Amino acid sequence: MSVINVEGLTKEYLVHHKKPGLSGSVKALFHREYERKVAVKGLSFKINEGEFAGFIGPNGAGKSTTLKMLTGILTPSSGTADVIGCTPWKRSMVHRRQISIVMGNRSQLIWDLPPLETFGLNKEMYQIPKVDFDKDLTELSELLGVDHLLKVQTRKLSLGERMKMEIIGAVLHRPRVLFLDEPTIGLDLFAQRHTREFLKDYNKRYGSTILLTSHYLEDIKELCDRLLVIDKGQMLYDGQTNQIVNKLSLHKFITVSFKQRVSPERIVALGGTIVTEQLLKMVIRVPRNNVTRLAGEMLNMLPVEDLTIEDPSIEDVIENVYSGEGIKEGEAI
Ligand SMILES: Nc1ncnc2c1ncn2[C@@H]1O[C@H](COP(=O)(O)OP(=O)(O)OP(=O)(O)O)[C@@H](O)[C@H]1O
Repeated sequence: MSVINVEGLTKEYLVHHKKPGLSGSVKALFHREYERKVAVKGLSFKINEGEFAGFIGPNGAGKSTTLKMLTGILTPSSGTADVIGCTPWKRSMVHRRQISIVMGNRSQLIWDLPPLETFGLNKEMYQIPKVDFDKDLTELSELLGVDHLLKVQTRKLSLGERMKMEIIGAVLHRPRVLFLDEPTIGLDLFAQRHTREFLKDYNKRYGSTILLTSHYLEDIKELCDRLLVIDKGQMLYDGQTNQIVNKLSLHKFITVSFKQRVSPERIVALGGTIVTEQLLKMVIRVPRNNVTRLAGEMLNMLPVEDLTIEDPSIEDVIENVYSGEGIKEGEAI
C-alpha cells in the first residue's frame, strides 16, 4: 500500500532581482522585478509503506523543495500530494503526528536548552505516554551512544552529537513516515556508519517509511533498495537501486592484457575508447551495445592473454547522470 502519492507536483519560486548599488536599492523600493524559478516540475511518484527510498540529485535539483512540500512546510504551485491520507500543506494534526523531518542543515532542537527538555516539549505536543517516552528515549539514546549527553545544552554539542539528538527528537513519537534531508552531512565516517546502522534498524523494527536525501552515495547504497533521481525538478530515474547501472549506463569497461604490445589506434578503430594503458594492459570504454562484438573481434584479431568485462560502478553512473551524459533527452523515466 502506498503511503506517499505524488502527482504532477510543481513549485515555482518568485525570485526578486535587484540592480546593483544604492540606486538599484532605491529603484527596488518602487519597482520590483521578479523572475519565475521552477524548482520542481511535474514530479510524480509513489512510495509504499515500509520502503526505504533514496531521493538524490545534483545541487539545486529540487530535493529539499520536494521534501518541504511533502512535510507541509511549503505549498506547491500545482499538483497533488497525499501522505498517509492527508494533504501535507493543509497541516492537519493527523499528518503532523505521523510524519517527521530531519534537516541536516537546520536544527529543530532548542539551542539554549538540553535535548532532554526539547524532547519533553515534544512529548506534551504529541501526547506520548510517559512509559513509552521513557522507554524509547533510554533505548534510542543508548543505541546512538548519546545517553550521557541528554542534559547538556544543545549549543554545546558537537555536530555529530547534535545530529543524533535531532534523529531521536524526530522519531520519539514513532512517525509512520520519516523524511531525512542530508542527515549525515558533516559527520565523520564513524558517526555516519553509526547513524546508518541506526536508521536501517529503525526502518526494519518499526516498518516506517523513509525518504532519504543524501550526497553520500554510501548512505544510499547501504540503506535504500529503491532510488529516485531528479534533476532540474524532474524525475530521471525511479527504480531499484541495483538496477540503475543496467538502466542508465551507456557503457561497459573491458580490461584486457595482451601478450605483446598493441597500438591504441587498433582499439580505437574497433570502436573502443582507451581509459588507461599500462605496459601490456588496457582499460577500454565501450558503448554497451558494442561490447560483445568488440570483445569477440579483439579475441579473434589481437594477441589477447586475458579479458574481463565489467559494468561501471553506481558512483560512475550517477556522476554521468548528474553531468547529463548517461541519459538522453526524452529517456528520463
Ligand atoms: N526560497 C527560494 N527562493 C527562490 N529560489 C529557491 C528557494 N529555495 C530554493 N530555490 C531554488 O530552487 C532550486 C531547487 O532548490 P532545492 O533547495 O530544492 O535543491 P536541492 O536539490 O535540495 O539542492 P542541494 O542538494 O544543493 O541542497 C534551486 O535552483 C534553488 O536555487
